[in-house]
Amino acid sequence: MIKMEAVNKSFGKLHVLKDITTTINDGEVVTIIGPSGSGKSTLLRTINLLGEPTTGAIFIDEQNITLLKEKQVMQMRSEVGMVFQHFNLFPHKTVLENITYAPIKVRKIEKAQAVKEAEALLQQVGLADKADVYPSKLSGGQKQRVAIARALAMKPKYLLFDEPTSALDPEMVKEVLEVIQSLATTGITMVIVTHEMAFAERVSSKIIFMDEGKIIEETEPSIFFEAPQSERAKIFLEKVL
Ligand SMILES: Nc1ncnc2c1ncn2[C@@H]1O[C@H](COP(=O)(O)OP(=O)(O)OP(=O)(O)O)[C@@H](O)[C@H]1O
Repeated sequence: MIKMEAVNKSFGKLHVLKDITTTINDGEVVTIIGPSGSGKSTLLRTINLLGEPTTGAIFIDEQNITLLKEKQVMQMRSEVGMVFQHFNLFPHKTVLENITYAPIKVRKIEKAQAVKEAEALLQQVGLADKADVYPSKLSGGQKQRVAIARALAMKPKYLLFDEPTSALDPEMVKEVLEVIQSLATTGITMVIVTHEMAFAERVSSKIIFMDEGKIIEETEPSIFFEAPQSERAKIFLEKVL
């Protein structure tokens, strides 16, 4: 379970997250949506302390992670995987090496085992034939599927997605969303920042709608998309749907 309690985040004078309190239960797929600049990515990045909150507490499985020492933060991050907008693959490693690197280094498993697991993950994301290729030879959609396989290779309990399709050409969005959607049925807890509304409606157990640094609505997708409660959500949906 991920729990945020009265989380605030400022960048200098800019107050970006305002008193965020929410709980994400195990097995949930939560999508964070809202206007550009409303604080969605900032919120997501506080969950694994890539951005530290200015005030407030974040609990992962009852542990207040804002109190962790650096080494413990590393351990926590191996349980909270992240997929970034711009893939962040190692350019000088092959696809297979990108996926096996952290399991060997951090999970400390044998190379042969890491390779076996990586091959299974590549199969799962539809890239079994790309193991020995370098990232520069892949399309954006393929790169993002490798990034998802790499995150899964750490066997995280939680997986965070920061606008995973925003950097892709339109024709590659679908293949990545399909992979994420197939993960949603595996029971892994996921938090996804996205501008893909149809996907959010399809895949989420809960929608968090943000505006100006606050959570305005937090509800199941059928209610949010069909009968939003707040004026701000209504205006937002009129613009994007
Ligand atoms: N590292 C930073 N330093 C200073 N300001 C930042 C930083 N990161 C984000 N911000 C500011 O915080 C606000 C919220 O940004 P954030 O990226 O969280 O919004 P978002 O809702 O994810 O937007 P988008 O949908 O456009 O990605 C913006 O005004 C942004 O400029």
